Amino acid sequence: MTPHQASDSLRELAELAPIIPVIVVKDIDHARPLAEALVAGGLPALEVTLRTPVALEAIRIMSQVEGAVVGAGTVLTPNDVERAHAAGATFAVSPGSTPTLLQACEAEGLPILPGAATPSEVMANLERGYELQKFFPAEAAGGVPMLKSIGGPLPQVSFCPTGGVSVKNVTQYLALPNVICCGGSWVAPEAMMAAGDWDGIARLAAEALAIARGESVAEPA
Ligand SMILES: O=C(O)C(=O)C[C@H](O)[C@H](O)COP(=O)(O)O
Repeated sequence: MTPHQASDSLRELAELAPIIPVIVVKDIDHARPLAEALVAGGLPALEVTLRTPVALEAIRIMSQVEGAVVGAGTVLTPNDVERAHAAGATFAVSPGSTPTLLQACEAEGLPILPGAATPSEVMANLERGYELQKFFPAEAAGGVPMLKSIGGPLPQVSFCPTGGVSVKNVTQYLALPNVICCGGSWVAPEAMMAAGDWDGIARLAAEALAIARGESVAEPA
């Protein structure tokens, strides 16, 4: 898979929904109901971070949920790429990027959203052919003003900002011409998962989607 094809494939993913939930699964029993809740709330593209021992199994289970499109996050090494792909991940996301990691994704045929936080990192990814990149850590690396500035000399690169994105700032990010979607963990909070509040998570997802689309959010009855 070429970098250009990978970017095209992730652009299609971003068309499913403007927000990609970033998920940390600690209890494997949460995998299915969480994926069902997020899909029900209108957020079907799911990034499961490889940060817990059950992450690969969670990818396997969530991939079977109707409507869910599941990828792996925190993909750092060629080994991560192979294991995530074998578990059923259809895309990979990384906080940064290295030639070794990108080469592994290209060889494996797993589209990757490579991370970047500075103009030089964005240029290195672009030089290789990645026109769609993750801007991470979005808020800490300069947020909306930084992305606006990068868009001046590098308008051909689009971004999925992640890291510190929430209901408070998601509309500002999405209003930028070089942002096509945002990632964030706020739609899958650990406390609600631990409490098994799947309806609450579905509502949170629906609310996030409405805000991202610029619709007014109805007060709960
Ligand atoms: O795991 C990765 O691949 C990452 O790059 C990090 C995640 O995208 C952020 O941890 C999400 O940030 P928050 O929404 O602020 O919680």
